Amino acid sequence: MSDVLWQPIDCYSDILYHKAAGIAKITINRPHKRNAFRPQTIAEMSHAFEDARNDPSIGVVLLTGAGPHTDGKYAFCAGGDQSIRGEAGYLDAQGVARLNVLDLQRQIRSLPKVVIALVAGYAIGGGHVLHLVCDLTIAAENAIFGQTGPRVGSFDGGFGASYLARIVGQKKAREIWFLCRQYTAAQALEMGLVNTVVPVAELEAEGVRWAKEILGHSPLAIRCLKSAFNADCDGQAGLQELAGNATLLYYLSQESAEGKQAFLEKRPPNFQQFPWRP
Ligand SMILES: CC(C)(COP(=O)(O)OP(=O)(O)OC[C@H]1O[C@@H](n2cnc3c(N)ncnc32)[C@H](O)[C@@H]1OP(=O)(O)O)[C@@H](O)C(=O)NCCC(=O)NCCSC(=O)c1cc(O)c2ccccc2c1O
Repeated sequence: MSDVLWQPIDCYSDILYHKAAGIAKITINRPHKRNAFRPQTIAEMSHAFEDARNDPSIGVVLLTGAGPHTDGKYAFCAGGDQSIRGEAGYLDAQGVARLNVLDLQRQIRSLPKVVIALVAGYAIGGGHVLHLVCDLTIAAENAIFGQTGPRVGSFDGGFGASYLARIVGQKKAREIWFLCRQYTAAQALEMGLVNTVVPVAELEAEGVRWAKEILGHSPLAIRCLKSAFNADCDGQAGLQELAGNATLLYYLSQESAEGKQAFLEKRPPNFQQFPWRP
């Protein structure tokens, strides 16, 4: 447990959402299903991430799973809820088949704030991809990682495959997907899949420590770094994100403001006052 005083935010059915001291915490709350997600779970997570994005006091989001369950087992997330899998995806309350976790993956990657996965127990299937797309992963000693797709009739060929290969290398990524084995926290650390491993009782406190350290640094620098890391993998969408941050910084300058002001005052802009820097 950590020493921060979490304030509950909103009322959700499948997640818990808290904030404290510049940190938001999103907890998948379906421990009876090893925190497997349904479309409703993803919609609620997306809503909470959007709130965290829009809250200027929040700089870091912790993503975790509720637990342990009554059988004593922990889970970060066991992927898509197979009991409501229909012909073309996971069925929502209206019976519409969805793969909306793909939208959530992009939302986490393009969030201009740091997302840290806190993994205790299983991070499996689509749950494994969720921790993968977070900026950092802190694992508990009992964490178990793996993909199951080819065993249960699914696969994630997007970030789940290509970004995994960027992180652990092509050979290891192919092993993970083709063999569907499970890996311990120590093995995950060895292959660079997680940043650190701590005792399960220390997981949240360690996440808060990392978050506080990040919060002591420059928000704009972290924002630009995140989009620069993304740009390396995300093609034109990644470049758009990175360039968007350049535009944001430019808008903050007097030079940019002069252009806007001149237009509003119906006069020619005076850009001569600004240097052509070396
Ligand atoms: C995670 C496990 C290895 C845990 O094993 P353990 O023995 O500890 O626990 P149980 O198996 O007994 O589970 C306890 C309880 O939870 C239920 N449960 C667990 N996982 C799920 C699940 N994913 N869906 C539904 N229910 C689940 C289980 O049935 C038990 O309930 P009881 O009522 O019987 O008590 C092990 O549980 C396991 O292997 N789980 C399945 C993991 C899995 O295959 N996940 C799905 C992979 S596919 C996926 O996630 C996916 C989702 C997407 O939305 C995609 C979108 C686009 C592309 C790809 C996608 C994708 O691949």
